[in-house]
Amino acid sequence: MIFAFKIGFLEVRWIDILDILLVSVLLYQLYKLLKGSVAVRVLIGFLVLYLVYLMVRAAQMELLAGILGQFMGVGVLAAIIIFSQEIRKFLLILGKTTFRQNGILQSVMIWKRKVEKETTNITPIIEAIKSLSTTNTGALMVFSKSSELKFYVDSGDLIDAFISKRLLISIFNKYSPLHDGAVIIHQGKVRAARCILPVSERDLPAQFGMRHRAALGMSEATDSLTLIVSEETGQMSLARNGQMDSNLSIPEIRRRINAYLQETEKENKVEEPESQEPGEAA
Ligand SMILES: Nc1ncnc2c1ncn2[C@@H]1O[C@H](COP(=O)(O)OP(=O)(O)OP(=O)(O)O)[C@@H](O)[C@H]1O
Repeated sequence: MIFAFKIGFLEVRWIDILDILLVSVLLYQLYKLLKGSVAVRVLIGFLVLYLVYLMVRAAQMELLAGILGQFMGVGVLAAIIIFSQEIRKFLLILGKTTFRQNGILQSVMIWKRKVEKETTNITPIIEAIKSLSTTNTGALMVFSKSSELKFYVDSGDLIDAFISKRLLISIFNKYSPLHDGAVIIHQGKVRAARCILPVSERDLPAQFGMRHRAALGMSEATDSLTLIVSEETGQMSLARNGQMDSNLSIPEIRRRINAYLQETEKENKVEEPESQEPGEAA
């Protein structure tokens, strides 16, 4: 057997290095797919538990290793059930990926060149919101600063166009075939329209219908900011971290979208006291 190097009593083979690299790539791709959804927290939970199990087994703690071992056995089955949708998408993506389409070599390399990030110009968004609000046109826009929300983008129609007032107004025009559902905005582009968002199960005041429920659900499930323009009243609301602030003015909407897109940990803490529960906002 050809050893690469030795650390104390540990003999590391080339095949071990390849093994670790492949697992890292697999985990990274899985993380990229789940990033922005609650499933990533479940995945991290599983990984932590698995690490503990490995350490307990290495330390030969028979009883705990036995219990955790049983749990891991069932855990794999549970993970398949919990992640059934994600696993399906992951396999679909793997199946669809070809050298020509996605540059598989590029995507599997950890040192892959970072794609230059587009910044979001919010002026056309604000102009569009103003117009949608004054004409009582219902709208749902999800802003995501960290994740492309692939899972939700895939539920709608891919657009991938630079933001413009005309584009947003056309999408939400009630005669447009794209007006139902949400638009997802990421890195200066409208990624998709007609996206289906997760719906919040919470008790909400009667005036909040499905659009508001979907915005709140999205804010519970992901680290995104969702804007709602009410079709009934033209009022504008923002949902973030499971909280909704209603009846906001245009300058306030501009400030909050800007703050979200440029957010740092510190700004996050300053924002918190301003949030209201949906009930309080009514
Ligand atoms: N899960 C969902 N994901 C994305 N969009 C949704 C979802 N559920 C409903 N919607 C959107 O919400 C619209 C229905 O809104 P509804 O009238 O029930 O909402 P509302 O909260 O009362 O808002 P409004 O004040 O605009 O009436 C649908 O036509 C659709 O565009």
